[in-house]
Amino acid sequence: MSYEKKLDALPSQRGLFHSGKWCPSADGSIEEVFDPATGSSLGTTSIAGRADVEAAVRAAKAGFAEWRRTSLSERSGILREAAAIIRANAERITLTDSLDSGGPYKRMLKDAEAGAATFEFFAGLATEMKGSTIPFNDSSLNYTLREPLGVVVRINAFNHPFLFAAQRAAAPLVAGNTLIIKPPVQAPLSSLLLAELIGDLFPAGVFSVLPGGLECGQALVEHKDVSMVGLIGSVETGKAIARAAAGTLKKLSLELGGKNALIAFPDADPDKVAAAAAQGMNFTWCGQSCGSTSRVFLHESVHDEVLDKIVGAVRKLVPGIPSDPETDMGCMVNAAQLEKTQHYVQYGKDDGARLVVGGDRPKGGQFAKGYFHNPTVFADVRADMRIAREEIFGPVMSVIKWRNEEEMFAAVNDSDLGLTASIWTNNLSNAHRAASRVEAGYVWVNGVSSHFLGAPFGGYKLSGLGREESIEELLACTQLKNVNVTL
Ligand SMILES: NC(=O)c1ccc[n+]([C@@H]2O[C@H](COP(=O)([O-])OP(=O)(O)OC[C@H]3O[C@@H](n4cnc5c(N)ncnc54)[C@H](O)[C@@H]3O)[C@@H](O)[C@H]2O)c1
Repeated sequence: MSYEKKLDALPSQRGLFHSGKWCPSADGSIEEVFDPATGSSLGTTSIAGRADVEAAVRAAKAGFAEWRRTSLSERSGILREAAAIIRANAERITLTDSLDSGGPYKRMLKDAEAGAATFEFFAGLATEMKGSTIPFNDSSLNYTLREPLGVVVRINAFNHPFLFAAQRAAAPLVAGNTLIIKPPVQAPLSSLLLAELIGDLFPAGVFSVLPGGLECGQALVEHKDVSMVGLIGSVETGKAIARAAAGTLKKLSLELGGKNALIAFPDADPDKVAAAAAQGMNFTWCGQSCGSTSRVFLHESVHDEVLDKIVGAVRKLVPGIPSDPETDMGCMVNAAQLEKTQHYVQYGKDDGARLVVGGDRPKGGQFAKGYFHNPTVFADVRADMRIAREEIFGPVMSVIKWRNEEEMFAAVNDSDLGLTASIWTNNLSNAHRAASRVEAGYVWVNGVSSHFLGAPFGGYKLSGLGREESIEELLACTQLKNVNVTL
């Protein structure tokens, strides 16, 4: 397919979607959007400011009165309809994300599927928003009800733009809340496409998408009529939002950064560990994934063999144009992410780590205008080096050799972050001991990367607050009311 033909996939609506219709921003602000692989313009979007936030929240508050009284089966039915529409448009959605975010088409097709599956999952789970009865005495009936919160805002990161927009929309909506999505500034187009595809299914004000930057995000977080904010973003943004939300004591859900460990025990299969390390680093989207296992702790008895195999696997990964259906590894979302990666490669060298593969940008005409970086692996990394401590959000893996289990766990847990961990062993007691010792919210034993719909996803420590993708996410979108009836 020609590049011009691919552009047909992009959303035709580029305004703000709120109050049940497409609107320009109140002050006429627009911003140009670029393909990070080619530098080509993908057109413009409106940028929401405070006045637009005000109008969107007013409409969402008005829409809440109707939506909360819409029957659960009707709300679930609309979510199922949305899922079918997403599935039917999966190729268009994926092409849009691959042009806008730099994630490769082939590997991002599953984001559209996961978005649709989540709509269906929460549509089915809706009747689990149950209350309970509390025994007291014969002359009273005491029970609890779960009620929606009101206006919920979701602020999203750039690495899986469509996935986050769709996945995190389902629970608040089925629970009876109205929803405003703020897409990432770097890649807003697939969220607009979502509004184009499913916006009309909902009564006015129930589902809104406001592309915008800091002003829009801050105005949403500070607004007194917004009851809950869910963020997928960095720790610094999470802290800023928590501070700003304190003024109105909003409920928060924060899915933040990770500096996650993969741990290989001496008995682990070297081939499987190497393949998992390459996969878990998420080189596909240039390491731009919160769950990436960017610290690989290899026991000294398997270290050299696994490292060789990791290098072999990584050498096969060649960056390519993200919207090309054959590409396995895309490019970074913008110049800032590329520069950040380059700085960390330099820190790794300066701190004495051994660069074993990558560390540079791919050569060739097709890479000249894009933010491409080769997959990179450092060995002989010490746990105190910057590349082992800080989230790079780039394609840089740190391999650390260990021999003493206590020291290894101390190093794994010596981090302010605690999102995921991946443990490789065939010994049952190693597996359970390690799963219990790691300070992380989402642990794989002999696995990596996968998410399991229904399993609570979220982090320990500064990696976040709350759990998503599960009943916990649904219940977090409700508030509990106790009713005591004197008989
Ligand atoms: N835990 C998870 O599930 C998860 C998933 C993906 C990404 N992330 C994290 O996201 C980060 C990368 O994404 P990013 O660079 O887009 O993050 P970011 O924190 O810079 O931005 C995230 C979103 O917050 C908005 N924002 C920024 N400052 C704000 C403020 N003060 N008030 C309101 N909104 C504000 C941005 O416009 C954007 O939409 C990484 O740290 C990554 O680990 C976490």
